[in-house]
Amino acid sequence: MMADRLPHCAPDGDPAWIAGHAHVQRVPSRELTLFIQRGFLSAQECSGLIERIEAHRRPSTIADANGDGTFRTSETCDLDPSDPFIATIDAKLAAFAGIDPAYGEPIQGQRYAVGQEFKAHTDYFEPRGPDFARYCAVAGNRTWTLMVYLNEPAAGGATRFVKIGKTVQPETGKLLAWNNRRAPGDYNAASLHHGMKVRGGVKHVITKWFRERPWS
Ligand SMILES: O=C(O)CCC(=O)C(=O)O
Ligand SMILES: [Fe+2]
Repeated sequence: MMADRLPHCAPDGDPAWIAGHAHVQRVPSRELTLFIQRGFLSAQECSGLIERIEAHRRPSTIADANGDGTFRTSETCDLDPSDPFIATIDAKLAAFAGIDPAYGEPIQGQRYAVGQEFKAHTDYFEPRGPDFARYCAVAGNRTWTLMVYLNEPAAGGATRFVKIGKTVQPETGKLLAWNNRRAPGDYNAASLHHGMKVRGGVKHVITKWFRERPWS
């Protein structure tokens, strides 16, 4: 059934398209459009991504410095879009969302060791924030977020959507997809989420953000 659907390729994500994928779950919430797909990536795909993140990580950064030096303590990796393995994963993410790949930022990897976290934040840039022009002049703000857990840390590392009271546990290959907007220009504060502290082991995820206009 799924394989017979015509590919969807639009500037914005379409919840109806995503809801039509096999085995996708929609989190019940009136405030936030949030989907979960278990087993989106295979264990083999996840380990290929972890290998690359381990090899090329750097300290993570945030936009709109807030004076809290422990706000985002993880490491980040820019995954090379010209690597054919990465390109395949990238195409799979865009196809899931039904968004034209041109609107996507390059995939990033995130790595959290014990004690590291990304405190509650939104993925869209604050339109009145000091860094807005720098981050959003060309491609506009972030629309959809797709995130995939690449492994299961021994303890901790859940993602908590604090406004809707939903906590998602890391699980190898599990995808989360949510809409950061309620409508064009209307950024959704209910998308606030916290990458909680890892308490045992290491946590790896990839993040894929789509923009309002083509990225490149
Ligand atoms: O690691 C997580 O659970 C959340 C990651 C995240 O929110 C981000 O990278 O923007
Ligand atoms: Fe985030």
